[in-house]
Amino acid sequence: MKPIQVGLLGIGTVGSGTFTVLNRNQEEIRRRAGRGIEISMVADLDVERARGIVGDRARVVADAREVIANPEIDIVVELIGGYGIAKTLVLEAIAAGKHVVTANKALLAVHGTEIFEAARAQGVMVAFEAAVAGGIPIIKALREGLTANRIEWVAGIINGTTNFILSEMRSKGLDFAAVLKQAQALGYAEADPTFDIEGVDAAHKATIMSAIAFGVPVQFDKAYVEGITALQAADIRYAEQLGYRIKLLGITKRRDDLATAPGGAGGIELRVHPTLVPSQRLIANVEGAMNAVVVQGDAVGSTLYYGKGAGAEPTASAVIADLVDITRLHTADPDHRVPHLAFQPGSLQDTPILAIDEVVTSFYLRLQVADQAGVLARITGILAEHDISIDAVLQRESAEGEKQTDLIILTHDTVEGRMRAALAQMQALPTVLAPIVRIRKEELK
Ligand SMILES: NC(=O)C1=CN([C@@H]2O[C@H](COP(=O)(O)OP(=O)(O)OC[C@H]3O[C@@H](n4cnc5c(N)ncnc54)[C@H](O)[C@@H]3O)[C@@H](O)[C@H]2O)C=CC1
Ligand SMILES: N[C@@H](CC=O)C(=O)O
Ligand code: NA
Repeated sequence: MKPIQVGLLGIGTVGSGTFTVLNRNQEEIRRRAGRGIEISMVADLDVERARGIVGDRARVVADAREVIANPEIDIVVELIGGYGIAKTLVLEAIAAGKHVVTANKALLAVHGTEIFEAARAQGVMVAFEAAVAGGIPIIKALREGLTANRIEWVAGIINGTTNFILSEMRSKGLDFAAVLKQAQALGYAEADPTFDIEGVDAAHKATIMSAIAFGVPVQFDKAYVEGITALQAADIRYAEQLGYRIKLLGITKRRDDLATAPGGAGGIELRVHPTLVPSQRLIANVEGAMNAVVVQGDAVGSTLYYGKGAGAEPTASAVIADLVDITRLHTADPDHRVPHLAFQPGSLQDTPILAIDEVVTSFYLRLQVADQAGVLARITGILAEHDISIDAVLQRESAEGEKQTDLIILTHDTVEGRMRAALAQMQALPTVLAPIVRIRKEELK
Protein backbone atom coordinates (compact mmCIF):
# COMPACT_ATOMS: atom_id res chain seq x y z
CA MET A 1 0.00 0.00 0.00
CA LYS A 2 1.20 3.52 -0.78
CA PRO A 3 2.56 5.29 2.32
CA ILE A 4 0.22 7.79 3.95
CA GLN A 5 1.22 11.26 2.72
CA VAL A 6 2.10 13.95 5.23
CA GLY A 7 2.57 17.67 4.62
CA LEU A 8 4.63 19.60 7.16
CA LEU A 9 3.87 23.27 7.83
CA GLY A 10 6.97 24.73 9.49
CA ILE A 11 10.29 22.91 9.74
CA GLY A 12 12.01 24.61 12.68
CA THR A 13 13.02 22.80 15.89
CA VAL A 14 10.09 20.36 16.10
CA GLY A 15 9.58 20.06 12.34
CA SER A 16 13.19 19.08 11.70
CA GLY A 17 13.10 16.63 14.61
CA THR A 18 9.96 15.07 13.12
CA PHE A 19 11.57 14.74 9.70
CA THR A 20 14.74 13.16 11.15
CA VAL A 21 13.03 10.67 13.47
CA LEU A 22 10.43 9.62 10.91
CA ASN A 23 13.18 8.86 8.40
CA ARG A 24 15.48 7.18 10.91
CA ASN A 25 12.79 4.85 12.32
CA GLN A 26 10.79 4.48 9.12
CA GLU A 27 10.76 0.68 9.04
CA GLU A 28 9.90 0.23 12.73
CA ILE A 29 7.10 2.81 12.40
CA ARG A 30 5.72 1.11 9.27
CA ARG A 31 5.55 -2.22 11.10
CA ARG A 32 3.57 -0.58 13.89
CA ALA A 33 1.28 1.57 11.76
CA GLY A 34 0.60 -1.14 9.20
CA ARG A 35 1.52 1.30 6.47
CA GLY A 36 4.42 3.61 5.65
CA ILE A 37 4.25 7.28 6.69
CA GLU A 38 6.02 9.72 4.39
CA ILE A 39 6.57 13.46 4.63
CA SER A 40 6.32 14.28 0.96
CA MET A 41 5.81 18.05 1.19
CA VAL A 42 7.20 20.75 3.47
CA ALA A 43 6.23 24.43 3.65
CA ASP A 44 8.45 26.94 5.40
CA LEU A 45 9.01 30.65 4.85
CA ASP A 46 12.74 29.91 4.94
CA VAL A 47 12.82 27.69 1.87
CA GLU A 48 16.61 27.46 1.71
CA ARG A 49 16.96 26.24 5.29
CA ALA A 50 14.10 23.79 4.74
CA ARG A 51 15.81 22.40 1.61
CA GLY A 52 19.00 22.03 3.63
CA ILE A 53 17.13 19.77 6.05
CA VAL A 54 15.06 17.63 3.70
CA GLY A 55 17.32 17.52 0.62
CA ASP A 56 15.47 15.85 -2.24
CA ARG A 57 13.37 13.62 0.03
CA ALA A 58 10.38 16.03 0.01
CA ARG A 59 9.07 18.90 -2.06
CA VAL A 60 9.71 22.25 -0.36
CA VAL A 61 7.47 25.29 -0.86
CA ALA A 62 7.15 28.67 0.81
CA ASP A 63 3.37 28.79 0.77
CA ALA A 64 1.64 26.50 3.30
CA ARG A 65 -1.58 26.69 1.28
CA GLU A 66 0.08 24.69 -1.51
CA VAL A 67 0.39 21.80 0.91
CA ILE A 68 -3.21 22.09 2.06
CA ALA A 69 -4.47 22.26 -1.53
CA ASN A 70 -2.56 19.15 -2.60
CA PRO A 71 -5.11 16.30 -2.92
CA GLU A 72 -2.30 13.75 -2.37
CA ILE A 73 -1.73 14.95 1.20
CA ASP A 74 -3.67 12.97 3.85
CA ILE A 75 -2.36 14.58 7.05
CA VAL A 76 -1.24 18.16 7.65
CA VAL A 77 1.22 18.71 10.52
CA GLU A 78 1.17 22.28 11.84
CA LEU A 79 4.48 23.18 13.51
CA ILE A 80 4.51 26.94 12.97
CA GLY A 81 3.12 28.00 16.34
CA GLY A 82 1.07 30.92 17.65
CA TYR A 83 -2.58 31.93 17.37
CA GLY A 84 -2.28 33.80 14.05
CA ILE A 85 -1.60 32.19 10.68
CA ALA A 86 -1.47 28.75 12.35
CA LYS A 87 -5.17 29.01 13.22
CA THR A 88 -6.15 29.97 9.67
CA LEU A 89 -4.07 27.15 8.20
CA VAL A 90 -5.40 24.52 10.60
CA LEU A 91 -9.01 25.52 9.85
CA GLU A 92 -8.29 25.52 6.11
CA ALA A 93 -6.70 22.07 6.33
CA ILE A 94 -9.74 20.75 8.21
CA ALA A 95 -12.08 22.34 5.65
CA ALA A 96 -10.06 20.60 2.93
CA GLY A 97 -10.76 17.25 4.66
CA LYS A 98 -7.22 16.74 6.00
CA HIS A 99 -6.45 15.22 9.37
CA VAL A 100 -4.30 17.56 11.45
CA VAL A 101 -1.46 17.00 13.89
CA THR A 102 -0.27 20.00 15.88
CA ALA A 103 2.13 20.76 18.73
CA ASN A 104 0.52 24.16 19.14
CA LYS A 105 -0.83 24.39 22.70
CA ALA A 106 -1.44 28.14 22.42
CA LEU A 107 -3.77 27.59 19.50
CA LEU A 108 -5.73 24.75 21.13
CA ALA A 109 -6.00 26.36 24.57
CA VAL A 110 -7.52 29.49 23.05
CA HIS A 111 -9.34 28.27 19.91
CA GLY A 112 -9.75 24.55 20.67
CA THR A 113 -13.54 24.65 20.83
CA GLU A 114 -13.81 26.10 17.32
CA ILE A 115 -11.13 23.79 15.91
CA PHE A 116 -12.52 20.58 17.42
CA GLU A 117 -16.04 21.47 16.29
CA ALA A 118 -14.80 22.11 12.73
CA ALA A 119 -12.97 18.77 12.77
CA ARG A 120 -16.03 16.93 14.08
CA ALA A 121 -18.20 18.45 11.36
CA GLN A 122 -15.70 17.34 8.69
CA GLY A 123 -15.12 13.88 10.21
CA VAL A 124 -11.37 14.44 10.57
CA MET A 125 -9.01 14.07 13.53
CA VAL A 126 -6.97 16.78 15.23
CA ALA A 127 -4.21 15.13 17.25
CA PHE A 128 -2.08 17.07 19.72
CA GLU A 129 0.05 14.83 21.96
CA ALA A 130 3.07 17.09 21.42
CA ALA A 131 1.15 20.12 22.70
CA VAL A 132 1.34 19.05 26.36
CA ALA A 133 4.57 17.94 28.03
CA GLY A 134 6.28 17.24 24.67
CA GLY A 135 7.33 13.61 24.42
CA ILE A 136 5.47 12.42 27.53
CA PRO A 137 2.30 10.59 26.39
CA ILE A 138 0.12 12.47 28.87
CA ILE A 139 -2.75 13.11 26.46
CA LYS A 140 -2.87 9.38 25.71
CA ALA A 141 -2.78 8.59 29.43
CA LEU A 142 -5.54 11.05 30.37
CA ARG A 143 -7.74 10.32 27.40
CA GLU A 144 -7.39 6.55 27.23
CA GLY A 145 -5.32 4.91 29.97
CA LEU A 146 -7.17 6.57 32.86
CA THR A 147 -10.60 6.56 31.28
CA ALA A 148 -12.14 4.48 34.12
CA ASN A 149 -11.35 7.16 36.68
CA ARG A 150 -13.05 10.16 38.08
CA ILE A 151 -10.00 12.39 37.93
CA GLU A 152 -9.52 14.48 41.07
CA TRP A 153 -6.56 16.64 40.16
CA VAL A 154 -3.65 17.01 37.78
CA ALA A 155 -0.48 18.89 38.70
CA GLY A 156 2.63 19.17 36.62
CA ILE A 157 5.91 20.74 35.71
CA ILE A 158 4.87 21.42 32.15
CA ASN A 159 7.31 24.08 31.04
CA GLY A 160 10.86 22.92 30.48
CA THR A 161 12.34 26.41 30.14
CA THR A 162 11.23 27.60 33.58
CA ASN A 163 12.14 24.33 35.28
CA PHE A 164 15.59 24.60 33.70
CA ILE A 165 15.90 28.18 34.97
CA LEU A 166 14.76 27.31 38.52
CA SER A 167 17.06 24.26 38.66
CA GLU A 168 20.13 26.17 37.48
CA MET A 169 19.39 29.08 39.82
CA ARG A 170 19.02 26.71 42.80
CA SER A 171 21.91 24.34 42.13
CA LYS A 172 24.49 26.68 40.57
CA GLY A 173 23.34 30.04 41.90
CA LEU A 174 23.21 31.30 38.30
CA ASP A 175 21.50 34.49 37.23
CA PHE A 176 17.96 34.37 35.74
CA ALA A 177 18.76 36.17 32.47
CA ALA A 178 21.85 34.06 31.71
CA VAL A 179 19.97 30.79 32.22
CA LEU A 180 17.08 31.98 30.05
CA LYS A 181 19.56 32.63 27.21
CA GLN A 182 20.87 29.06 27.57
CA ALA A 183 17.31 27.65 27.45
CA GLN A 184 16.70 29.62 24.24
CA ALA A 185 19.93 28.34 22.68
CA LEU A 186 18.93 24.76 23.54
CA GLY A 187 15.61 25.18 21.64
CA TYR A 188 13.40 24.87 24.75
CA ALA A 189 11.91 28.37 24.80
CA GLU A 190 8.92 29.63 22.85
CA ALA A 191 9.44 32.11 20.01
CA ASP A 192 8.39 34.74 22.58
CA PRO A 193 10.07 33.54 25.81
CA THR A 194 7.80 35.72 27.97
CA PHE A 195 5.23 32.96 27.31
CA ASP A 196 7.54 30.62 29.22
CA ILE A 197 8.69 32.82 32.09
CA GLU A 198 5.31 34.46 32.73
CA GLY A 199 3.59 31.07 32.97
CA VAL A 200 1.46 31.48 29.82
CA ASP A 201 2.82 28.38 28.06
CA ALA A 202 2.22 26.24 31.16
CA ALA A 203 -1.30 27.69 31.42
CA HIS A 204 -2.00 26.73 27.79
CA LYS A 205 -1.01 23.16 28.61
CA ALA A 206 -2.89 23.09 31.94
CA THR A 207 -6.00 24.37 30.13
CA ILE A 208 -5.86 21.46 27.69
CA MET A 209 -5.31 18.91 30.48
CA SER A 210 -8.16 20.41 32.50
CA ALA A 211 -10.58 20.03 29.60
CA ILE A 212 -9.60 16.40 29.06
CA ALA A 213 -9.51 15.48 32.75
CA PHE A 214 -12.90 16.95 33.64
CA GLY A 215 -14.85 17.03 30.37
CA VAL A 216 -15.20 20.81 30.11
CA PRO A 217 -14.46 23.10 27.14
CA VAL A 218 -10.94 24.62 26.85
CA GLN A 219 -11.06 27.99 28.65
CA PHE A 220 -7.62 29.57 28.72
CA ASP A 221 -9.15 32.98 29.49
CA LYS A 222 -10.31 31.68 32.89
CA ALA A 223 -6.89 30.35 33.95
CA TYR A 224 -4.97 32.12 36.71
CA VAL A 225 -1.42 32.72 35.47
CA GLU A 226 1.64 33.75 37.45
CA GLY A 227 5.20 33.13 36.22
CA ILE A 228 8.63 33.03 37.83
CA THR A 229 9.94 36.51 37.09
CA ALA A 230 9.19 37.88 40.57
CA LEU A 231 10.76 34.89 42.33
CA GLN A 232 13.72 35.77 44.53
CA ALA A 233 16.79 33.65 45.35
CA ALA A 234 16.14 34.23 49.08
CA ASP A 235 12.82 32.38 48.88
CA ILE A 236 14.36 29.44 47.03
CA ARG A 237 16.86 29.21 49.96
CA TYR A 238 14.28 29.58 52.74
CA ALA A 239 12.03 27.00 51.06
CA GLU A 240 14.96 24.58 51.00
CA GLN A 241 15.59 25.15 54.74
CA LEU A 242 11.96 24.32 55.43
CA GLY A 243 12.08 21.11 53.35
CA TYR A 244 10.49 22.40 50.15
CA ARG A 245 11.46 23.07 46.52
CA ILE A 246 9.85 25.80 44.44
CA LYS A 247 8.47 24.62 41.10
CA LEU A 248 6.31 26.33 38.51
CA LEU A 249 3.27 24.06 38.52
CA GLY A 250 0.23 23.88 36.31
CA ILE A 251 -2.62 22.66 38.49
CA THR A 252 -6.19 21.76 37.76
CA LYS A 253 -8.44 20.37 40.45
CA ARG A 254 -12.05 19.31 40.78
CA ARG A 255 -13.69 20.98 43.81
CA ASP A 256 -16.17 18.41 45.00
CA ASP A 257 -16.59 20.31 48.29
CA LEU A 258 -18.32 23.08 46.31
CA ALA A 259 -20.50 20.60 44.44
CA THR A 260 -21.82 19.10 47.67
CA ALA A 261 -22.46 22.46 49.37
CA PRO A 262 -26.14 23.53 49.35
CA GLY A 263 -26.96 24.86 45.88
CA GLY A 264 -23.34 24.28 44.83
CA ALA A 265 -22.56 24.03 41.13
CA GLY A 266 -19.10 22.61 41.80
CA GLY A 267 -16.05 24.16 40.32
CA ILE A 268 -12.66 23.58 38.79
CA GLU A 269 -9.40 25.21 39.80
CA LEU A 270 -7.14 26.06 36.86
CA ARG A 271 -3.94 27.83 37.78
CA VAL A 272 -0.22 28.21 37.12
CA HIS A 273 2.09 29.70 39.72
CA PRO A 274 5.35 29.08 41.58
CA THR A 275 4.60 26.46 44.22
CA LEU A 276 6.37 25.08 47.27
CA VAL A 277 6.39 21.28 47.04
CA PRO A 278 7.80 19.00 49.79
CA SER A 279 11.37 18.05 48.76
CA GLN A 280 10.68 14.35 49.24
CA ARG A 281 8.02 14.25 46.50
CA LEU A 282 9.33 12.79 43.23
CA ILE A 283 8.06 15.82 41.34
CA ALA A 284 10.13 18.15 43.54
CA ASN A 285 13.24 16.38 42.23
CA VAL A 286 12.49 16.85 38.55
CA GLU A 287 15.38 18.98 37.33
CA GLY A 288 16.50 20.80 34.19
CA ALA A 289 14.18 20.89 31.19
CA MET A 290 12.43 17.68 32.27
CA ASN A 291 8.66 17.66 32.73
CA ALA A 292 6.54 15.60 35.10
CA VAL A 293 2.80 15.34 35.59
CA VAL A 294 0.98 13.77 38.53
CA VAL A 295 -2.60 12.63 37.94
CA GLN A 296 -4.81 11.65 40.86
CA GLY A 297 -7.68 9.35 39.90
CA ASP A 298 -10.26 7.94 42.29
CA ALA A 299 -9.58 4.32 41.27
CA VAL A 300 -5.91 4.29 40.31
CA GLY A 301 -4.71 6.74 42.98
CA SER A 302 -1.64 8.77 42.08
CA THR A 303 0.23 8.20 38.81
CA LEU A 304 3.33 10.08 37.65
CA TYR A 305 4.53 10.72 34.10
CA TYR A 306 8.09 11.92 33.59
CA GLY A 307 10.20 12.78 30.57
CA LYS A 308 11.38 15.42 28.13
CA GLY A 309 8.81 18.12 27.59
CA ALA A 310 10.72 20.12 25.02
CA GLY A 311 13.37 19.83 22.32
CA ALA A 312 13.41 18.56 18.74
CA GLU A 313 13.34 14.77 18.99
CA PRO A 314 11.34 14.34 22.24
CA THR A 315 8.59 16.51 20.77
CA ALA A 316 8.89 14.73 17.43
CA SER A 317 8.27 11.47 19.28
CA ALA A 318 4.78 12.73 20.20
CA VAL A 319 4.07 14.17 16.74
CA ILE A 320 4.91 10.84 15.14
CA ALA A 321 2.84 8.89 17.67
CA ASP A 322 -0.13 10.98 16.51
CA LEU A 323 0.74 10.26 12.86
CA VAL A 324 0.69 6.53 13.64
CA ASP A 325 -2.66 6.84 15.47
CA ILE A 326 -4.20 8.62 12.50
CA THR A 327 -2.73 6.10 10.05
CA ARG A 328 -4.35 3.30 12.04
CA LEU A 329 -7.69 5.07 12.54
CA HIS A 330 -8.38 7.24 9.53
CA THR A 331 -10.59 4.66 7.88
CA ALA A 332 -12.56 4.03 11.10
CA ASP A 333 -16.07 5.38 11.59
CA PRO A 334 -15.52 8.84 13.17
CA ASP A 335 -17.89 7.81 16.01
CA HIS A 336 -15.49 5.02 16.93
CA ARG A 337 -12.48 7.30 17.37
CA VAL A 338 -11.33 8.65 20.74
CA PRO A 339 -13.11 12.03 21.23
CA HIS A 340 -10.76 15.03 21.03
CA LEU A 341 -11.35 15.98 24.67
CA ALA A 342 -11.87 12.39 25.92
CA PHE A 343 -15.58 13.01 26.60
CA GLN A 344 -18.13 12.83 23.79
CA PRO A 345 -18.70 16.38 22.45
CA GLY A 346 -22.34 16.35 23.62
CA SER A 347 -21.23 15.32 27.12
CA LEU A 348 -18.98 18.26 27.93
CA GLN A 349 -20.17 20.12 31.04
CA ASP A 350 -20.14 23.81 31.90
CA THR A 351 -18.69 23.40 35.40
CA PRO A 352 -17.33 26.87 36.25
CA ILE A 353 -13.60 27.56 36.41
CA LEU A 354 -13.12 29.21 39.80
CA ALA A 355 -11.71 32.69 40.31
CA ILE A 356 -8.38 32.67 42.15
CA ASP A 357 -10.02 34.10 45.29
CA GLU A 358 -11.99 30.84 45.60
CA VAL A 359 -8.95 28.58 45.28
CA VAL A 360 -7.79 26.71 48.40
CA THR A 361 -4.05 26.28 49.10
CA SER A 362 -1.61 26.68 51.94
CA PHE A 363 0.92 29.52 51.81
CA TYR A 364 4.55 30.47 52.36
CA LEU A 365 4.86 34.09 53.51
CA ARG A 366 8.06 36.10 53.91
CA LEU A 367 7.79 39.36 55.79
CA GLN A 368 10.65 41.78 56.26
CA VAL A 369 9.83 43.19 59.69
CA ALA A 370 11.23 45.50 62.34
CA ASP A 371 13.09 43.37 64.87
CA GLN A 372 11.11 44.45 67.93
CA ALA A 373 8.85 42.91 70.56
CA GLY A 374 5.20 42.24 69.65
CA VAL A 375 5.62 42.13 65.85
CA LEU A 376 5.13 38.37 65.52
CA ALA A 377 2.11 38.47 67.87
CA ARG A 378 0.46 41.21 65.77
CA ILE A 379 0.97 39.25 62.55
CA THR A 380 -0.23 35.92 63.92
CA GLY A 381 -3.18 37.82 65.40
CA ILE A 382 -4.19 39.10 61.95
CA LEU A 383 -3.95 35.58 60.49
CA ALA A 384 -6.11 34.25 63.34
CA GLU A 385 -8.70 37.00 62.76
CA HIS A 386 -9.02 35.68 59.21
CA ASP A 387 -9.25 32.09 60.41
CA ILE A 388 -5.90 31.15 58.86
CA SER A 389 -3.95 28.67 60.96
CA ILE A 390 -0.17 28.53 61.08
CA ASP A 391 1.87 25.42 60.33
CA ALA A 392 5.42 26.71 60.99
CA VAL A 393 7.32 29.93 61.68
CA LEU A 394 10.99 30.63 60.99
CA GLN A 395 12.73 33.83 62.01
CA ARG A 396 16.12 34.72 60.58
CA GLU A 397 18.69 35.36 63.27
CA SER A 398 19.43 39.09 62.96
CA ALA A 399 23.04 40.28 62.95
CA GLU A 400 24.47 42.37 65.77
CA GLY A 401 22.86 45.84 65.65
CA GLU A 402 20.53 44.92 62.76
CA LYS A 403 17.08 46.48 63.18
CA GLN A 404 15.12 44.22 60.85
CA THR A 405 14.66 40.54 60.20
CA ASP A 406 12.88 38.06 57.92
CA LEU A 407 9.87 36.23 59.25
CA ILE A 408 8.83 33.14 57.31
CA ILE A 409 5.39 31.69 57.95
CA LEU A 410 3.89 28.50 56.53
CA THR A 411 0.11 28.31 56.82
CA HIS A 412 -2.41 25.53 56.59
CA ASP A 413 -4.98 25.48 53.76
CA THR A 414 -7.14 28.56 53.37
CA VAL A 415 -9.28 30.21 50.73
CA GLU A 416 -7.17 32.65 48.74
CA GLY A 417 -9.62 35.55 49.19
CA ARG A 418 -9.18 35.29 52.95
CA MET A 419 -5.39 35.33 52.60
CA ARG A 420 -5.60 38.38 50.32
CA ALA A 421 -7.54 40.30 52.97
CA ALA A 422 -5.08 39.24 55.72
CA LEU A 423 -2.10 40.25 53.58
CA ALA A 424 -3.54 43.72 52.99
CA GLN A 425 -3.91 44.20 56.74
CA MET A 426 -0.39 42.92 57.49
CA GLN A 427 1.13 45.01 54.75
CA ALA A 428 -0.37 48.15 56.33
CA LEU A 429 1.48 47.58 59.62
CA PRO A 430 4.29 50.12 60.14
CA THR A 431 6.53 47.27 61.35
CA VAL A 432 6.27 45.47 57.98
CA LEU A 433 9.07 47.11 56.02
CA ALA A 434 8.78 45.69 52.46
CA PRO A 435 6.21 44.08 50.17
CA ILE A 436 5.25 40.70 51.64
CA VAL A 437 6.25 37.70 49.53
CA ARG A 438 3.54 35.05 49.28
CA ILE A 439 3.99 31.77 47.44
CA ARG A 440 1.37 29.04 47.33
CA LYS A 441 2.21 25.62 48.73
CA GLU A 442 0.84 22.21 47.75
CA GLU A 443 1.42 18.91 49.54
CA LEU A 444 0.42 16.92 46.38
CA LYS A 445 -0.76 13.92 48.40
N1 LIG B 1 10.46 23.67 20.67
C1 LIG B 1 9.89 22.80 21.50
O1 LIG B 1 10.57 22.15 22.31
C2 LIG B 1 8.43 22.59 21.48
C3 LIG B 1 7.59 23.31 20.65
N2 LIG B 1 6.25 23.08 20.64
C4 LIG B 1 5.38 23.80 19.73
O2 LIG B 1 5.70 23.39 18.41
C5 LIG B 1 5.46 24.45 17.50
C6 LIG B 1 6.73 24.72 16.70
O3 LIG B 1 7.74 25.10 17.61
P1 LIG B 1 9.28 25.18 17.16
O4 LIG B 1 9.60 24.11 16.20
O5 LIG B 1 10.05 25.28 18.42
O6 LIG B 1 9.29 26.58 16.42
P2 LIG B 1 10.37 27.14 15.39
O7 LIG B 1 10.28 28.62 15.48
O8 LIG B 1 11.67 26.48 15.58
O9 LIG B 1 9.78 26.67 13.98
C7 LIG B 1 8.71 27.28 13.34
C8 LIG B 1 8.96 27.21 11.84
O10 LIG B 1 7.81 27.69 11.17
C9 LIG B 1 8.23 28.47 10.06
N3 LIG B 1 7.13 29.38 9.71
C10 LIG B 1 6.73 30.51 10.31
N4 LIG B 1 5.67 31.03 9.69
C11 LIG B 1 5.37 30.20 8.66
C12 LIG B 1 4.40 30.21 7.64
N5 LIG B 1 3.46 31.17 7.54
N6 LIG B 1 4.40 29.22 6.73
C13 LIG B 1 5.34 28.23 6.79
N7 LIG B 1 6.30 28.19 7.74
C14 LIG B 1 6.31 29.16 8.66
C15 LIG B 1 9.48 29.18 10.56
O11 LIG B 1 10.27 29.61 9.46
C16 LIG B 1 10.13 28.06 11.37
O12 LIG B 1 11.01 27.28 10.58
C17 LIG B 1 4.98 25.63 18.36
O13 LIG B 1 3.57 25.61 18.41
C18 LIG B 1 5.54 25.30 19.74
O14 LIG B 1 4.81 25.89 20.77
C19 LIG B 1 5.68 22.11 21.42
C20 LIG B 1 6.44 21.35 22.25
C21 LIG B 1 7.87 21.56 22.37
N1 LIG C 1 8.71 26.33 25.58
C1 LIG C 1 8.17 25.06 25.96
C2 LIG C 1 8.40 24.08 24.87
C3 LIG C 1 7.55 22.92 24.98
O1 LIG C 1 6.33 22.97 25.03
C4 LIG C 1 8.87 24.59 27.24
O2 LIG C 1 9.86 25.21 27.64
O3 LIG C 1 8.38 23.64 27.84
NA1 NA D 1 2.77 14.89 25.28
